[in-house]
Amino acid sequence: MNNRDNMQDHKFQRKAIQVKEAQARVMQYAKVLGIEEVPLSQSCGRYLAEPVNAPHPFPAFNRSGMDGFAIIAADTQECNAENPVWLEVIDNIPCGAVPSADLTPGTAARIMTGAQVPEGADAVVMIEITESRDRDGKTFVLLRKPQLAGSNITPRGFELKEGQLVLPAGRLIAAGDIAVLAAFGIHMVKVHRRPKIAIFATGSELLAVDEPLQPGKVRNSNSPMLEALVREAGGEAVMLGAIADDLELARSKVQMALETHDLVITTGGVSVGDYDIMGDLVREKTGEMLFNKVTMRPGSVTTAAVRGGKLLLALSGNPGACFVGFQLFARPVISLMLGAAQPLLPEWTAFMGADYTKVNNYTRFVRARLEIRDGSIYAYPAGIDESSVMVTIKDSDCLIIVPPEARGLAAGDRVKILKLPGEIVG
Ligand SMILES: Nc1nc2c(c(=O)[nH]1)N[C@H]1C(S)=C(S)[C@@H](COP(=O)(O)OP(=O)(O)OC[C@H]3O[C@@H](n4cnc5c(N)ncnc54)[C@H](O)[C@@H]3O)O[C@H]1N2
Ligand code: MOO
Repeated sequence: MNNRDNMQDHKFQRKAIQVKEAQARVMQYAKVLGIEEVPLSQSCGRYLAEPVNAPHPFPAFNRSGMDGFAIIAADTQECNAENPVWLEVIDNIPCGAVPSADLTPGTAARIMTGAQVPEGADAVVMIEITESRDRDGKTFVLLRKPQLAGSNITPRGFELKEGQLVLPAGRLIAAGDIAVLAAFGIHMVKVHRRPKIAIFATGSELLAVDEPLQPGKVRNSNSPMLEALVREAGGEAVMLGAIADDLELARSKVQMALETHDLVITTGGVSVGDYDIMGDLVREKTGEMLFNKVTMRPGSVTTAAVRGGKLLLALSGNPGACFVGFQLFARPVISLMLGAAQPLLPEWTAFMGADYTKVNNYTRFVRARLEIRDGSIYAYPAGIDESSVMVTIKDSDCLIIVPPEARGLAAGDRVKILKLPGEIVG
């Protein structure tokens, strides 16, 4: 058997591994990237690199929840509609001011919502249930109902005690987290660097998006899709275009891309065809092939290799398989590089919205639309979900996991789904 036959032989005898195993193999090489500081306004959507502990109690002072009067509740215990209690108003505390005096029995302070409650006060009464009187050059507030201690005061440290953990490392920063960071004066936020991800497509049939259609050719739709997916996952996409089915060219392109990027994602050329160069490339002994067949559909030919410690993910050229391959393998790798605590797509339970009759020896990841009815989630499989189909990717909120042993699913059956990022398409 000559060398070429030997290579061909290997090409056809691929050892398929389970999705979980394939994920574990790639994730092992996904090391969290270094830390950088970004301005608070640019930290949304990044992953926190260090935990945030409250540097001070929040709120930092006993805070009035109403416009009204700070009082001592015990002063009001004997009052009623006929016998109001008269409290002398000794201070006026707008928001942002510091009280000028402590309250002593028989006194009150006019106070605004959000202002610091004076020492000695243990309740705030809202202005609407009070009456004011001036007598002997002094101002009094009259109350006709006993007040409960603690009412309308948010005590210092009510939300957070000093030193308490508020945001763990690995948290995806969203609007609420920004509020916490801002409230604690953290204007520069420590996050993990975004991975730089090189993307290129292989295929002599590929046209650039701006090229006119030509016989036998297709426009390269996978590269822009991958660019969007990388960005959605939090990575920095570096577009390296498309190359023809030329092994030499692919080899040098991969080499160059791996040197200057954190991850390389390719699409196309991973099957067993005469021009499936990526498949041939990863079988060369210049690196370690992690797998070149996975027991899944679409995307059974998804291939991964490591060179110089860096990952090459060679996704299928079939658009549906490229999409699913990205979600199952590239996404968790990017998430881990970003420092995410939960790298995998969330797994939910849903009811089948319609029958799904296709069976397979491999686990299927069926594109589906989600609908929420009466508080339950229903998954509607896409009408056409073949690996080669592009058009239903856009209608997918999730991937229904159809295990190989499921011999067809009926509407109403409970299934596991992988929720895709983003809003429910509806
Ligand atoms: N004899 C066999 N043939 C095939 C097998 C097999 O096991 N034995 N596997 C099939 C499966 S499953 C898949 S999936 C595909 C995978 O093929 P490749 O990943 O090598 O992809 P290509 O052959 O390069 O292209 C497939 C298809 O997708 C179109 N394509 C490719 N790149 C792009 C792009 N960037 N944008 C849009 N469309 C793209 C391409 O034109 C082809 O139509 O192989 C089966 N065959
Ligand atoms: O690998 Mo193919 O995507 O299984 O259909």
